[in-house]
Amino acid sequence: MSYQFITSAKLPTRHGEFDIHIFENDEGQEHVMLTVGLPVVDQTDTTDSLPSPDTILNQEDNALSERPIPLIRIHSECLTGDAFSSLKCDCGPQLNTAMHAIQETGCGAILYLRQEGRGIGLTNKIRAYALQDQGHDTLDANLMLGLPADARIYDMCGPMLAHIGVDAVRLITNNPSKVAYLTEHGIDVIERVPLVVGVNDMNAEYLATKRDRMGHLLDTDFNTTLHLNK
Ligand SMILES: Nc1nc2c(ncn2[C@@H]2O[C@H](COP(=O)(O)OP(=O)(O)OP(=O)(O)O)[C@@H](O)[C@H]2O)c(=O)[nH]1
Ligand SMILES: [Zn+2]
Repeated sequence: MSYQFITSAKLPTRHGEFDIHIFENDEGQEHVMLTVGLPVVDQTDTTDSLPSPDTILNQEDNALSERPIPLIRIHSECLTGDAFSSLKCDCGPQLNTAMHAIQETGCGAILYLRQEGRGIGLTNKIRAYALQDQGHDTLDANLMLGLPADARIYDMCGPMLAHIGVDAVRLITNNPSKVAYLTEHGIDVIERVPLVVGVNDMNAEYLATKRDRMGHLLDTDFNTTLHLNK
């Protein structure tokens, strides 16, 4: 699958101002990147007049030598958590906390990947929620529907990070497979920044399943490990 930068603009938010960049894959699926302090260096895929290769190289050199290692969050779409403040998961607080932390550092990005429900889509996620209402956990619910536990791909991250000249990151995640993917694809993960926020009575079991059955790096007692808590 190939990915193309489409357009960008300023996006003021309650956390501060970001630049919002839209990318599309061959099938027209959109992915979104919010950036702070990371000017675009890869302009080869815009429709505007192209800078010379020397200009691009100089921009990359300057950008890389002057800035800190960016704080990056690869966030998978969760309509229920991100937009509707669902208490069933930790996605909304994770997104808000990451946006806030990136604004505080002044150099970073959110890669907002349109892979709802760990890639199974909204309808199937709600089908899985119906099974969870009957007592099944987040993993078994997917499997009972004949769907993978996690159907996400991350091949859009390389082109999105290349667009802002990023090849080394401090990655905000509890999921070691994201670290492994980036590392295997030439992005240096200098640090994994844990993000345990938004723990509540409704999602504690869900978080425990992610820890115990899906390999997420969550401490035993979430309540005492509210890293980056806001
Ligand atoms: N299928 C399914 N997807 C869910 C469920 N709860 C949240 N999601 C989706 O899970 C994705 C987020 O993945 P998580 O497993 O919470 O976390 P992660 O992105 O792997 O890891 P972190 O970087 O630590 O947040 C989003 O796309 C959510 O829509 C659920 O019960 N079932
Ligand atoms: Zn969620």
